[in-house]
Amino acid sequence: MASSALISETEQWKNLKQHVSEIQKTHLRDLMNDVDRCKSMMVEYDGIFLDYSRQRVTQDTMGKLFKLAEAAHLKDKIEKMYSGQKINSTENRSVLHVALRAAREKEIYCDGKNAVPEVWEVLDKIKDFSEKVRSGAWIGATGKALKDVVSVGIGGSFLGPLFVHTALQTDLEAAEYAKGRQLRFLANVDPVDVARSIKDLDPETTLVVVVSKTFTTAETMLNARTLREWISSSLGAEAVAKHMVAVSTNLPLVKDFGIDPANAFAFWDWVGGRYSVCSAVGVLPLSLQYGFSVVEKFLEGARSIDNHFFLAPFESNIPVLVGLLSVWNVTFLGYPARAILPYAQALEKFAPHIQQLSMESNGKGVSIDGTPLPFEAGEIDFGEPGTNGQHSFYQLIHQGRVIPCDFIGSIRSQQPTYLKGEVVSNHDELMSNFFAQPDALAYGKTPAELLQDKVPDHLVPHKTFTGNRPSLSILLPSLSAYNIGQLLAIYEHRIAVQGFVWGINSFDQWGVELGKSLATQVRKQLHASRVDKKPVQGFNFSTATLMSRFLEVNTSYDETVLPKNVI
Ligand SMILES: O=P(O)(O)OC[C@H]1O[C@](O)(CO)[C@@H](O)[C@@H]1O
Repeated sequence: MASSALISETEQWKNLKQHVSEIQKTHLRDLMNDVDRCKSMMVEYDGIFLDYSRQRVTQDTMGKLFKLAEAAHLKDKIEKMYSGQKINSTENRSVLHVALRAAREKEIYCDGKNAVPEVWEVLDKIKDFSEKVRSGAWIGATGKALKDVVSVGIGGSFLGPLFVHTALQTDLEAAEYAKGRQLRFLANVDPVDVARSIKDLDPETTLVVVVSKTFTTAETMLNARTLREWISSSLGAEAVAKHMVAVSTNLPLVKDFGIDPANAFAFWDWVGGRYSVCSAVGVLPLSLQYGFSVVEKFLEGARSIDNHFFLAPFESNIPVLVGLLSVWNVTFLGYPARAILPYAQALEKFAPHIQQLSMESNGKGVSIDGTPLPFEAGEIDFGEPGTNGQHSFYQLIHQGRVIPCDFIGSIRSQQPTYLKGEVVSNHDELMSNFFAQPDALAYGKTPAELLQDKVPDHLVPHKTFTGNRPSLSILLPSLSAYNIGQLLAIYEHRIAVQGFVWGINSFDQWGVELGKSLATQVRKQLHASRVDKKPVQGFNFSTATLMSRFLEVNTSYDETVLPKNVI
């Protein structure tokens, strides 16, 4: 195993470790009284406003975190990423999702070749194809226009596009372009997900987009074969050419599957699955639903943050700031989780996307050169839109475990609503909570305040809020396609910053492999038992018992069976 200079061995790291005891003596209630401190913790860029004054940090802490970033060679690592160096060293790959949203004239080199023209070649092809489908120039096998799309993919080939689709659905401009069309996703290999994804759809008017970087993912390929059967059993095998297209880096396998390579939309091995929403993975299904012009604005929003992340000094660099704060919270203050709390129903799929982005990227136990980490990296991400979360898990956040929170809100609502005579508009009501919750967490409520409020003695401990619970607030101007792109890029870069500082590889995901290979053995056994009546063997007692019980109910493999309620 390689030996390396771990970041935890640097003076800058040790200084922060020592500094923790200083911070333990402070309370946010007091820190928030220092207006100069608060002012210094507010940053604005291109309409995005970040307030991190409710983090458990002083200006001294921030200075020490910037020094840690220097010790971790953060600037250098960002530059290496942007210049196409193979920073994903365990897979020998560049990490160039920034090239996916680069301006047409930009030059970003990978293996000595400018990647941007290829990116735009695919974007132009998507624009052309999506316009043909949307206008009815591309028709299905029976001559009907294709108004519905099912995007089949999992993980990074699903969660990002689902987040953006959900966010755009209620944006008035995007919704106008989507009239009369449906976009659905099929991810889980559970046949119930197949049934849901095609319920009430007609194969004659449906286009299936198979999205898989590798084109080998077991779940996606079985789902793709299932929808191919759904189409061909109804319209004939030749219909597949008109009703199925693909997004992949593996064009030979696309062809083997039976999809015309002319109807395949490429991307490249320098795009990580969870960083792929700005490639054809997201751009194709989203353009089919909303039109390319809307999706282009999403890409422009992401590009704006890419430029900011590359150019802005760390002190005013939003992804760097939020990334360093997460490192501080996880590794130095020992808070293992992060709650993502958008006060926006349109962002209901944001937390699930960030869950994969963050936990698959930074859920690592060794440094980039294989040395076991003597500290905790990565964090547990979860979240729900406010105010729903308030009536669910916020109790624990207020009085139980300390969980740093990201509050995300927007100045304008996608759906302005006001009932004459009400105290506030519906969006103002929502945002009242966005502004109140961070203070409730930071300030809490003391026993003295409770006694003053005449709370009976025996209830005082139950009604006490210790406060001093960190959060940050991100206020967006609105939830347009552009702002959604900005938000995505802030989090993508934040997660990279965390990984760069921890000294890990945020761009591989070996941890998902073991379960996949064990499933292969189980799959073989299930087939052997069902078809050849072979006994279960080669598994431990527990797994063998569970599988034998499962196999007691006979499933016939003689005929093709599709989900019943949709045939
Ligand atoms: O796009 P593919 O190759 O089907 O992979 C899907 C997903 O599977 C993973 O490899 C593991 O879950 C993800 O990183 C990836 O996004």
